[in-house]
Amino acid sequence: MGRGLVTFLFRVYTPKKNVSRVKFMLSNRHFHSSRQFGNWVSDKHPVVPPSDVPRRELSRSLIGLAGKVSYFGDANVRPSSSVVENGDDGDGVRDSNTERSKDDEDDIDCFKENDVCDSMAVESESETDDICSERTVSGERVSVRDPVELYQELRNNDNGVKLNRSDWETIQEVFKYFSRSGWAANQSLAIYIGRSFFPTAVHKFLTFFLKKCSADVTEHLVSLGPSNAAVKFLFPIFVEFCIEEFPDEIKQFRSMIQSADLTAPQTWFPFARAMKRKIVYHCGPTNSGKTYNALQRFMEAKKGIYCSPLRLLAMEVFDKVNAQGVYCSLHTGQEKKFVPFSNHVACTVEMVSTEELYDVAVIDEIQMMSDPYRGYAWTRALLGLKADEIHLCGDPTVLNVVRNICSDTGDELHEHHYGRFKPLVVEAKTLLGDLRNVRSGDCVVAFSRREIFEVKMAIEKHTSHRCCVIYGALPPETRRQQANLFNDQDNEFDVLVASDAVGMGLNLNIRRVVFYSLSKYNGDKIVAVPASQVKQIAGRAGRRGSRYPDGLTTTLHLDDLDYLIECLKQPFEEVKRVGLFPFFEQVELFAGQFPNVTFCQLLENFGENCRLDGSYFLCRHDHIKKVANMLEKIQGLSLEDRFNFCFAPVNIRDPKAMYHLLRFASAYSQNVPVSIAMGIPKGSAKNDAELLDLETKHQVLSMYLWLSHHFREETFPYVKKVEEMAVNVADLLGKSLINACWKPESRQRKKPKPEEKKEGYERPRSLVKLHEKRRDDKSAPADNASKVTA
Ligand SMILES: Nc1ncnc2c1ncn2[C@@H]1O[C@H](COP(=O)(O)OP(=O)(O)OP(=O)(O)O)[C@@H](O)[C@H]1O
Ligand SMILES: [Mg+2]
Repeated sequence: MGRGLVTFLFRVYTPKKNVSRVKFMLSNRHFHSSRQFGNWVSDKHPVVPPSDVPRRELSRSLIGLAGKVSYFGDANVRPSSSVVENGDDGDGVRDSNTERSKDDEDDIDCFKENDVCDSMAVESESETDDICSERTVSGERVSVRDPVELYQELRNNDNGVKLNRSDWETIQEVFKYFSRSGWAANQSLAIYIGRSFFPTAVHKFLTFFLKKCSADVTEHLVSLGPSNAAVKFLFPIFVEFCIEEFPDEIKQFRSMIQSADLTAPQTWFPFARAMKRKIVYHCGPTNSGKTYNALQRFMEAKKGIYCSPLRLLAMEVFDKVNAQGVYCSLHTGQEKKFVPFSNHVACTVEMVSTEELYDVAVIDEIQMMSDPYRGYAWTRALLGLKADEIHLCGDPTVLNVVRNICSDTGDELHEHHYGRFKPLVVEAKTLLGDLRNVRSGDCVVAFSRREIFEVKMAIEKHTSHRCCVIYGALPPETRRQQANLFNDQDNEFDVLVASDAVGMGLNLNIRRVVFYSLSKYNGDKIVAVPASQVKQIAGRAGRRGSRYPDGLTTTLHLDDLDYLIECLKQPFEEVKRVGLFPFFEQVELFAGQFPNVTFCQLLENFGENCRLDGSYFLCRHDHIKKVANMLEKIQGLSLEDRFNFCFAPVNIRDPKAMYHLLRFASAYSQNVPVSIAMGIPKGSAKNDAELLDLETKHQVLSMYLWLSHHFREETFPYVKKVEEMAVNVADLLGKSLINACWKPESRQRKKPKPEEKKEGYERPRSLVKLHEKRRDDKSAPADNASKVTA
């Protein structure tokens, strides 16, 4: 049993102070009736808006009827992932609240005046009827009755009423509406009726209902029609029906839900919870000294860890700290550099150890907690680091989430707020659409590899400037070499053309950031670059201590300037949720419920069934599923092997890289030494195809190194050789980029589209303008700046 599993079991089975009572109830829960479930839902379950509870409690205590439960909330919410919304029910909540309060008031009025009547309802229903009959029609009477009783009556009724055609159709519609209610599906999870079983359960409930229905219940339902009110009325009866009819399904689903429980993630790290940690949030915009100040504490500490969003930044800190006489090791997925006698380590955030004890930890770019893919790594670091003092550096977007997390963990939070050293100035003139207006110290930002090379070519063709390039597919060593070339004043490379890969933390001598465009492909479609990213990138201009302490920013085209200004003016948008992803042990526990499904299917099922607290989302894992799918045909890989292979750094859109990963996994599964089986060219690239080939080769070598650190080392015996090859390829890439003056190719080598044949740097028409026009037309939601599609 691994240490992680011990931690996990501790979490699941120990109802510690912060292991929410909900979880404890869930893991020990056997509902015997909707009354019990109702009590549980109303008292403990966070799906119900908390604001409703006092009122419900009030009505219950007034009537002294434990089973009278109103199932509040938005009955019309579609099933979202399995996020427990903490009362935020999304669309339509206002309508349902309005409706709810009216119902509520009706209920309470009736109960207040008929306290005696209702408390006697169980024994003497006819008396109750007499008292109420003058003021209520039969439908209303039905609506306030105890669902347990109603259900028992239905069950015992062997002569269901015959429905006329119109009523029959209405009842069908009501049940159809019920089966589509996200609210009912969500609430059903709490009695372990799973999403996939929910429609079947509703269908069986309908069959039962048609056989057994009584006149007053039918009349009431028909009067309500297909509506949220009907869903609320039916739901507790449905609960009663399910508990009686589907004990096996409930039992099975209960085990599955329990094993996919990602609620209260702070309890996954009991050792960190046992510590009294001091969290210092260095909060501010770019270039405000956040990392600098956190690093001061890091270097003063006896033992410290710095967690970086990028390998390149980890390397930068590693160099800086060692240069100042503090021995510091480096630990990234691909590289472990141990410096003798060092007590400090700079690592990438995914590699952080939650086992070691530290005096000071720094988690840089903490706002990345909300990153849809990688956010879980920051969340894990914050929740799990065993350090007396943890310094978080980032913008204010996750400040509130961090406050909530600290109140969950019991850590002490200190906030340090910073302002930019020098304000960022927008140049209103722009480059007037002409790259000949580029100046020394400019960084032109484009969002695709193709555009980057087009811009470089155009600038070098039409001006006397030479360009360095930085983009995501380049190895960190090459990016660093290009950054140094640009920072160094004694050469002709005075312009940088880069993608958003320069956006984080790097210290570059940039005078002005020029946006070539403000839209980018997000892997799915073209979208406007989100304001937060625009700010982050623009903030690269003018760094304290650099040649250009005053920062300027502008756009190539006048068209885009308004959007740039709008982005810079926008306040930081508060993030409500941060990423989470299960440990292997959690996936393994869940896998016990599905012995015969593929790993990819398993991940899918996990995503569909896992439960999360309102402050967390499950990180996107499409890329992981893609790798899982590819590896499916390989026999002999354990579940853990599959899980780990899926996290290997591979560009899933590069067939060559995917092929090599398949080959590595295949050799590993047969327990034979994994060879690299790849030659490297002798000289630098002479065209874009050769450059692309070098990029892929480096990625494959880098993947080999990553695997060698995550699997049995003896199966990857060529680490030394691969390291040398990686250095050579990075070197070749650097040399190739210096001479690069060719038209870029697509990695997939698709046929060029007609507009791609155009010469020079012409760009598509402004997507941002398009977006603004749409927004002005009020056809797009106001907050959709980052979601506009081409
Ligand atoms: N007190 C200081 N004394 C000297 N140099 C400083 C000081 N504070 C910051 N700097 C320098 O200013 C530059 C920007 O600082 P730093 O990298 O800490 O900013 P940041 O707020 O972390 O920015 P980003 O959000 O871009 O990461 C760095 O080169 C840093 O060395
Ligand atoms: Mg920083």
